[in-house]
Amino acid sequence: MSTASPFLDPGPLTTPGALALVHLSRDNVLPVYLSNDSGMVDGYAEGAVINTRFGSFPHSTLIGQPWGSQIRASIVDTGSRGRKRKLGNFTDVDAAGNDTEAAASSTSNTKDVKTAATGFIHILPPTPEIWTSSLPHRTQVVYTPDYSYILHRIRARPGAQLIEAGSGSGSFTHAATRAVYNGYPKGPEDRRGKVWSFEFNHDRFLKIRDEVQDHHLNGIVQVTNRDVYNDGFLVNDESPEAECIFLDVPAPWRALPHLSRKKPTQSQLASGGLEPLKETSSEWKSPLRADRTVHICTFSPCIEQVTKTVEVMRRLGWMEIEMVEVAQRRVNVLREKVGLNMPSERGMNQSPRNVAEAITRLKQIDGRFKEFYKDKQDTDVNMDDTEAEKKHEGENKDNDIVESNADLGRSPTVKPWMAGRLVHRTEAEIKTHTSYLVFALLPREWSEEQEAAAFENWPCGKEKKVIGSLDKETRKQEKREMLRGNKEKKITAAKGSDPAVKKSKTS
Ligand SMILES: C[S@@+](CC[C@H](N)C(=O)[O-])C[C@H]1O[C@@H](n2cnc3c(N)ncnc32)[C@H](O)[C@@H]1O
Repeated sequence: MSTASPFLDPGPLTTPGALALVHLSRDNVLPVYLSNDSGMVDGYAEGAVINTRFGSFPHSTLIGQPWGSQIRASIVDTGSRGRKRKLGNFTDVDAAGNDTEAAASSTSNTKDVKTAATGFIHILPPTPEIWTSSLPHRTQVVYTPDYSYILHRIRARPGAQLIEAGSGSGSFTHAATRAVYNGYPKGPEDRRGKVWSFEFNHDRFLKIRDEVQDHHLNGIVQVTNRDVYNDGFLVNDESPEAECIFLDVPAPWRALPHLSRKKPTQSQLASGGLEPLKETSSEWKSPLRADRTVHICTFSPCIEQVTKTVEVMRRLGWMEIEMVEVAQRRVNVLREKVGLNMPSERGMNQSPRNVAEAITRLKQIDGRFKEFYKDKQDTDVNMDDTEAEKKHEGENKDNDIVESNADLGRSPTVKPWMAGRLVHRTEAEIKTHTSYLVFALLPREWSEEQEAAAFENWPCGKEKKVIGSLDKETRKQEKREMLRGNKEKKITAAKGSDPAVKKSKTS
């Protein structure tokens, strides 16, 4: 793999062919593959163009920019394009059959486009978080607050093998890929962190497979078209040896029998109301890693599904089963500015802050009114009308700047973004429930031999009595040594070799 995925390493600048996320507003992000086609594209002489409510943006103005840059709109002739469309004549073809307009535009430098005053956008590198809010929805998706918590709880980390069912729109897939990534595998034997994703719906499978290809995630994500309820999680008879599992399918409990250490017995399945497993020609294999604890999360929109999942989990030996609901709230932090001279923007309150401000303002207006007529009488005798108007306009502007600063309650040196009271507000409409998350773990596999070896090392029931950190025998030994030491000291003192003893004797 020559190019790293833009989701893992976007590089410092936007490049031709790169996936970029065009940020129009907080909830409006547009995924775009940057094209440096120099000829006419879709009727535009400027090449590929993005049209937004903030203006037109030729791709040429978006390429070679540091990620996160603010890009201003350009003047693009959208009118003539419209006319050509109506005439059903996109390209002008000369007698020799050449595309004359395309040829003309390809000789012109597309970077020469002029800036328009219509607005700007920001060009952002792809991340799983922004991808989630911009991706083409094919299903309900798992959102960032949920998947960040899920990935943390199932211990998804660099090098881990993670099973995901179903892939859906690929929202969770992208986040999981970043979590397990520890490099691209250099060969079939090079085992790196990987997402083993399973999707039942064939169209969605094809879309997510193409997305993995386009986003250079081959080797880190393996998508399989599979009904996991019936066919389990082995891929070409190979076990993913997974230690992290995420199930986002309508009946997660139907997939659980395949996620065991040993083939579940008929009675285990029957007691959970499950059908017998499909018979296969090959031997049953576990898709789980034998020498690690496996962490699982299932994602269910209703409590009935949760109950059923928990019941089957218990029967199949899953432990520490817990249900969590992520109730996310977005908190907006802003500076609330109150004052008469506030512009009419969000977070501005155009009313007097107090009675004193209202009276001061009225006095100022009254004073200015009187001054204006006094000045007019004194000076306007020697001026024509236009000169007098200009003079007063200038004076009023100066006064307004001083007043505006005074009204903001700041010195003229206070930065505008620092003025006002810092407040936080939760959004009026809060979408709290997405799904219930069930977490559980399956302890590592433990054989009879391992049990015997452990018993040999730490014999259970034959241990010596331990007080504090020392066993009885050691404590006795220590006491014997202390008594022997004391005895020796006394003997030496009696022989008179200890000066301290001598002194006490004489005194
Ligand atoms: C809610 S969507 C998953 C959304 C995905 N987690 C995301 O973040 O974009 C559920 C998906 O599970 C798939 N599915 C349903 N039953 C399945 C099964 N038995 N095996 C595999 N996939 C299944 C559906 O086709 C659907 O695409």
